[in-house]
Amino acid sequence: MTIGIVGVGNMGSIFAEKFSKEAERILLVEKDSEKLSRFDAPPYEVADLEKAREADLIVLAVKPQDAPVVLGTLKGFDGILLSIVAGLKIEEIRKYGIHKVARIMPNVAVRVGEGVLATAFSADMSSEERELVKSLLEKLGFVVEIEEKLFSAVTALTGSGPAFIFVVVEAFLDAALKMGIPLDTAKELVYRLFRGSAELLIETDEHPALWKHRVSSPAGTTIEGLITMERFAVRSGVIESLVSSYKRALELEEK
Ligand SMILES: NC(=O)C1=CN([C@@H]2O[C@H](COP(=O)(O)OP(=O)(O)OC[C@H]3O[C@@H](n4cnc5c(N)ncnc54)[C@H](O)[C@@H]3O)[C@@H](O)[C@H]2O)C=CC1
Ligand SMILES: O=C(O)[C@@H]1CCC=N1
Repeated sequence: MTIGIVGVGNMGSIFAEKFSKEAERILLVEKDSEKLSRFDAPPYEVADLEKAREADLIVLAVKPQDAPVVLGTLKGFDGILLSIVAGLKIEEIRKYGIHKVARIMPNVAVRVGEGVLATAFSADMSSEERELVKSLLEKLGFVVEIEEKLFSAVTALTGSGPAFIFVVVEAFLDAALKMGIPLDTAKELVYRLFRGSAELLIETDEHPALWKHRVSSPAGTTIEGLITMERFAVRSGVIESLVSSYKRALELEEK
């Protein structure tokens, strides 16, 4: 198989690395040549958009504003186009005569193989082609097929989600520093705190509210902190933040 990657930036470079064992050739199209310097041996080949047409599958990983120019040049491409571009609908891509489309919303955790990847397919994708795409994406993390109308929501929830989590993690580190815990120690503790809490929820599949109450002793320390979280509206702040991100994703789709 030959895979093309158009846009070898934050995300495209990760796809290029993770797909290295899945394809005989990986054709990289990137206008900033510095970003290609570490991909200097097979299966990687530097290519332009015309050469990228040789691929069986092209990953479109440019920013939304750059996508129309790329799609214009790839017009009529008859392989699979796997787009990770936020706000770019399947029907929009089909206007360029590209019919086999997999729309994906990944997140940056694909870097460590722990991404969340929502997928939707155009009607022209056969079940074999869908399975091929899913098996490739499984190298990057957890793959879930969803209705395309939910893409703006997952863009906010899991696509942008890591950025929101990083802000919360940063706040935990600031609090640790304020309480006298050195930064290196705080990082060791806090990163595992987030991972452990998430794994607990995944493994037990019990509601977070239940676990919250299990942690909280009567008249203890946890309930004091929880009441302060409510006083500062942490919960509605998080909800409002995600919903504003969702609204922006909807705006991108409507453009
Ligand atoms: N960064 C993230 O966490 C996520 C990003 N996305 C989507 O992934 C896409 C890429 O995002 P990033 O990797 O963060 O952006 P980026 O800016 O790091 O990478 C895009 C790359 O495309 C290149 N490029 C632009 N036009 C080109 C052209 N005509 N030919 C060749 N190369 C060209 C740029 O030079 C750049 O290196 C965006 O559409 C974004 O919505 C989706 C989910 C998560
Ligand atoms: O900020 C953005 O628009 C993209 C979409 C999801 C993550 N980054």
